[in-house]
Formats: sequence, C-alpha cells, structure tokens
Amino acid sequence: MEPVNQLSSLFSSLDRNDYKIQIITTFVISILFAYVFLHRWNQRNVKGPKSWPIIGALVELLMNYHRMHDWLTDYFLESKTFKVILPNITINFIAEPANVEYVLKTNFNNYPKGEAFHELMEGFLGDGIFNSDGEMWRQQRKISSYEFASRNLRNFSTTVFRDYALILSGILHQASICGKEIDMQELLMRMTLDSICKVGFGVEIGTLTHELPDNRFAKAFECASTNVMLRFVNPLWRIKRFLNVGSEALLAQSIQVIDEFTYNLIHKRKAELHQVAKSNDNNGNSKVKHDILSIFIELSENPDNNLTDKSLRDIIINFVMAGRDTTTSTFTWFIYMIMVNTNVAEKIYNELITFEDNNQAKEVIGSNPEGSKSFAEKVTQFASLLNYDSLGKLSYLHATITETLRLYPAVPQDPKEVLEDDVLPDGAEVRAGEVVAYVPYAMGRMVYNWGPDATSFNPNRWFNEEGLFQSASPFKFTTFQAGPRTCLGKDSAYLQLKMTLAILCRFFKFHLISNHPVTYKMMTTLTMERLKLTVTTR
Ligand code: HEM
Repeated sequence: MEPVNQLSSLFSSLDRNDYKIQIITTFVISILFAYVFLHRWNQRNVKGPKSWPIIGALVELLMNYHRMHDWLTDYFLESKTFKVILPNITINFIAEPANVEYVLKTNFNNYPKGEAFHELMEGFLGDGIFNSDGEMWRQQRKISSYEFASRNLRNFSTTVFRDYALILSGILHQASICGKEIDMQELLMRMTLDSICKVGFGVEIGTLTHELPDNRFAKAFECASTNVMLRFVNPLWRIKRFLNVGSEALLAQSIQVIDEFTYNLIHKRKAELHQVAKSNDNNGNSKVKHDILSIFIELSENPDNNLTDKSLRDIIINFVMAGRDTTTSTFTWFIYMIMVNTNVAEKIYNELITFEDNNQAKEVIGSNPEGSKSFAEKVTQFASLLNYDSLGKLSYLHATITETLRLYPAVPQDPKEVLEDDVLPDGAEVRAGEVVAYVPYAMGRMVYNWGPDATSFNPNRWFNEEGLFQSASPFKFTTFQAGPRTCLGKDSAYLQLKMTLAILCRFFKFHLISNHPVTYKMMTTLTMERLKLTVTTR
C-alpha cells in the first residue's frame, strides 16, 4: 500500500475510535446527569438542605460552617425535624420538645453519645463522663452526683468564686481609670479557668492578673477544643492524623501539653495528700481538702472504684471542659446582652441596690457620706453579703442569666447516636448508625416554643403573674440537657454567674466599642470571637 493510503486508513480508523469514545462519553455523562437530576428531583419535598450524590450537603454545610447554628435555625423555621446528609454520617436535627424528651429520656438507651463521638473526642476527653456511655458513664455519674451535692464543695466554691470575682473587679477598676479598651471574654475566660482549677484541683494557676500572663495549659486547652471540632465536618481527619498535619498536628501538640499539666497535677496532689495523711496521723487533727481532684484521689484508694491516673486525668479534663467554656460563654453573652439592653442593666442595678438596703449595708457601700472607703473596700464589703442563700433572692438577675442561656446556650447543639431504627414522636424515621442532635440554640428561637417574641431578649418572660420566677420544662429549655444526663454543674454554674455578675453589675457599667462585630466561633461551646468594651464605675 502507498504511504498516503496507509495514513488515510489510519486516520479513518482513529476517527471511528474517537467517534465511539465520544458516544460512550456522552452516554455516561447523560446517565450521570439523569442520576443527579433524579437524585435532586426526589428531594423536591424534602425538608432541610438538599444533598448531592456522594458528598451529600457537605458543600452547603462548609459554606455555612462559620454560622452553622443560624443556618440550622433557618431550616428549623421550615420544619421541626430535618436531616443533613453528609458523606460519612446523616444527622437528624430536632427542636420539638416532644422529640427531645423522647430522645433524652423516654428511649434514652437508644441514644447514647455513641462510638463515633467517642472516637472523635477520645484523644482529648478520654473516657471522662462527657465522653462515655454505659457502665463507665453510670459509675462516674453516680460518684460525681454524690460529690456535687456536698455542702463542703458548695461552701468551698462560694469562697473561690467570690475571691476571683474580686480580682476581676480590681482589674476592671484599673481599666475604668485608664479608660482602656478590654477584651472582656479574655478576662472572663481567665477567671473561670482559674476558679475551676481551684475548685477542681485545689491549684492556683494565676492567669487572672493585671499583667494577663500567657498560660500554656489555657492555650493548649483552647487549641484542642477548637481543632477537635473540625473532625466533625472533615471525613479525612484520620488521614490528617496519620500524616500529623494541619489541625490534627495542632491537636496532638495541645493534647501533649494538656497531659503534661494534668499528670503533673495528679502526681503532685497525690504526694500532698499522702503528706497530709501522714501529718494527720501524727497530729491527730485532719486537714480535709475539698477540691474535686482530692475527693476523687481519695475514692481511687478503693479498688472497687477502678480509678487509675488515666481516669483521674480524664476527670480533670472533662471538668475543665464542663466548667470553663460553658460558664465563660454565658458570662460573655450576658455582658453583651446588658450592653445592648440597657433597661435590663438598670433593672438589675436597682435589684442590687434594694438588696444592699435590705441588708442594711447602704452606709458602708454606695452612699458612704465621707467617701472614705476605697473602691476595693466597698466592693469587698458588698461581696461579703453574697452567699448561696442571699444570691437566691436576686430573682431578676437569675431571670436575666436564664434568658441569656435560652438565646445563647453554651452547648448550642448536642448529638446522640441512634443504636436501632426508631420513629420519633412526630413520625420522623431515624436509622441505626445515624445521629440525632437537639439544637438548644435554634430551640430558643422557635415561636412554637417561646411565643411570638421568641427571638427577643426579655427576662420578664420568666416570671409568672404573681411575679415569681417560673422555670420551664427542661425539654424545651434544653441548655443544661435533660433526662438522666442532665448537667451536673448547673447549680455551681448559677452560683458563680450570680456571685460575679452581682458584683460587676453593682459597680460597673459596660460600653460596647462602636462597630465591634459580635460573632461566635465554631467550637463545641458557643464562644464569641471576642468582646471588646470599655468600662466605667458606678
Ligand atoms: C452555664 C454553664 C453550663 C452549661 C450551659 C452546661 C451545659 C451542659 C450540657 C448541655 C451538658 C450535656 C452535654 C452532653 O453530654 O451532651 C452538660 C453536662 C455536664 N455538665 Fe454542664 N454546663 C454548664 C456548667 C457546668 C459546670 C460549671 C460543671 C462542673 C464544674 C458542669 C458539669 C457537667 C458534667 C459533669 C456533665 C456531664 C453529665 C453527664 O454526662 O452525665 N457543667 N452540661
């Protein structure tokens, strides 16, 4: 054959092959388009974000990640229950009290934290109470409930909370004199960390001082808490962990710092307790320690309690997790709320002045005629009036804290695993292996839960016609969870919040920096980015 002919036959066979490839490609693309079209068409009546094949609603979720709680709230306005399908998990979001009661109480055993949650959080929270189910959780719950109810712990906490509130007011007083801008959340975070370390483990870590020193443990805790959260939306986190890169590398480094701190603390405390026990034997008088770690170390001496150093480490971390970020978050949103609702700040102030009058302390505090007492003395004297019982009388302050917790719940969403296929009271079907999450943040904004003014900040909603504080069903006001796993630190949190805020609201006025954007970070808790303000005394 001539070379020209050979070439032309080669080209014509290539053309034929190309043509075939084109047909096959067009066919495959059409099938794919049809599949995607049908997939989307089938969802035309589905509530919640629409999903795509394989990736589900991941793209929409990632685009809204920075405002996830509000993104969910928007969907809740359309439907009380909806699914978010992700590549690795399907989450059923619920906001209806009947559904919440069913999941948290009625069929509690079908909705544990679950294996997936445990794996995600294990490096950080270990097998602590927050991150365990079944017998392991039951045992910790039993011991902790008993210890939390102790009067000794309450008295000890009262003193600690008062002392740290006084340190904070000293720092604020200085800031008021200089007219300095402060990051209030940063100060509150330091105060709650210092106080939880003192109540929890009997140590003073001293992060709340005028100099605002850096603290490795505090930084590491914050870093771990932020980065562990990213695992929930990144199905590739195990690969990142294996390669030790990005957020997983940061998480591993911070956990190392956290572990160093806690194991040191445990060993030191054990040695101290040992020393105290010896000196008690010699002198015959006992020096009992009331911090939570000491109580658990004593319990660990009984082999039946099965408490190793690792369990003590997990208890510590779970306590810091429970007490620090949740309480700080509430403090911060509260201060923000009274800055933007100045009428509420005035009502709290009036309640506190009446409280002073009733305690006949007027002459030593606000209206001291000679003005001879220093500011610090006045604050200290006022603080001495505050204890568990007297704080119980500040019902408007209590209602304002509760209203803050309704709209800004420290744990804004809370997932549970589904063990077996089930049907929720509203008829929604959930499958084994999926997740059900109740969303306190959205629940607080639903008209069907709180009436037409659901989104308004209104502490008065908590009072009945006789003017008495009226609590709401824990399945509607889910800020502290409900059912068998209700928060164990609720009373302690209210005690610290009321103690500190009574002092702050009595002696200071807070002023928001103009144009200061107030937004939350995506963490397990509803933490603000920052809260910049100035403060004046009153
Ligand atoms: C305003 C402050 C607080 C809020 C809003 C809050 C809220 C919550 C929530 C929603 C849970 C359930 C989390 C879950 O397991 O899914 C919880 C559990 C828990 N909280 Fe709190 N909490 C606060 C303060 C505290 C404090 C100060 C402590 C102790 C120092 C504490 C101790 C605990 C413990 C031990 C649990 C685990 C209960 C269990 O799983 O059985 N909380 N809290």
